Amino acid sequence: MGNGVFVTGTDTGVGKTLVSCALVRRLAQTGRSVGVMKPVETGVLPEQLSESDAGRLLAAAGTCDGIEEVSPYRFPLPLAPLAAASAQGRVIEIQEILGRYERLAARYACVVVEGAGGLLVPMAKDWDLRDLIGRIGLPVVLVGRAGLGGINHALLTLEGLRQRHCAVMAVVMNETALSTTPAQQEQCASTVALLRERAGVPVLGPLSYQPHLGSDWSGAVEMLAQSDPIRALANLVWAHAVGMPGSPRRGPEP
Ligand SMILES: Nc1ncnc2c1ncn2[C@@H]1O[C@H](COP(=O)(O)OP(=O)(O)OP(=O)(O)O)[C@@H](O)[C@H]1O
Ligand SMILES: C[C@H](N)[C@H](N)CCCCCC(=O)O
Ligand SMILES: [Mg+2]
Repeated sequence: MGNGVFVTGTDTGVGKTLVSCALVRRLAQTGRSVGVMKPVETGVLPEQLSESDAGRLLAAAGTCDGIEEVSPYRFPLPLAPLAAASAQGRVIEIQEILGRYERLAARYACVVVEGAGGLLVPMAKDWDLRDLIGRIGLPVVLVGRAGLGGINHALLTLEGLRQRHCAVMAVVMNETALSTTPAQQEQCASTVALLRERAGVPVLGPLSYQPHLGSDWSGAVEMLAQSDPIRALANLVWAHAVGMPGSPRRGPEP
């Protein structure tokens, strides 16, 4: 039944969760059937589940799914998934993740799946995040950092996705740091403009820097859910979910 998007990033800390939460809020607020998934999360402390990625995604969706269901692999050490799992004597099984996704996809018209870190993050000894993207078959939303350096990182990740024929729905650029000086503002604008010329897919944003994000995550998410880039992203995602013509096709298995 379901469809959805796989949200990856040019790096860890670029705003995958922020963009995913704003997207999910927008879809939920407009009455769409949307579920969430964070297959693997590291750096998660049991006493801070509500501030974890999975906790924040569930809060944005407002669903009653259990955190175990949407996030089967959670580890305390803030490391790459393979390292964090190994430290606990565990192995991340791709089949387990695919099975969980299928159950969520049977429940919702659209499932927003957030990866971990960037595209080539090791998940187990013989596979990485890109392998999961290929197997799950969802189009990708790539989140990148708006600012100097963002062009290269985004184009490298797009190249990595194209190598495996992964469909890319859009790039969303995000201001993770305040652009206060004219030079920083020019770097941000130039990054997005040049990326638009070279990405070959829609480049949305930049999402503005949210100074109160640390103290009011949900308030920032609500505000961004109304922003033009997130409205445009939600329209693209929903058009794909309901199979409207012109939406990005699923990429073939690698
Ligand atoms: N638009 C923004 N405005 C202000 N701060 C931001 C913004 N985007 C990201 N940040 C900062 O970067 C941090 C990381 O954002 P986020 O958790 O969404 O990244 P991520 O890509 O999901 O990271 P991970 O790889 O750990 O999942 C946020 O907690 C916040 O401190
Ligand atoms: C701990 C962090 N917040 C993420 N959950 C995991 C990031 C893994 C990055 C691995 C790497 O690219 O070096
Ligand atoms: Mg995250």
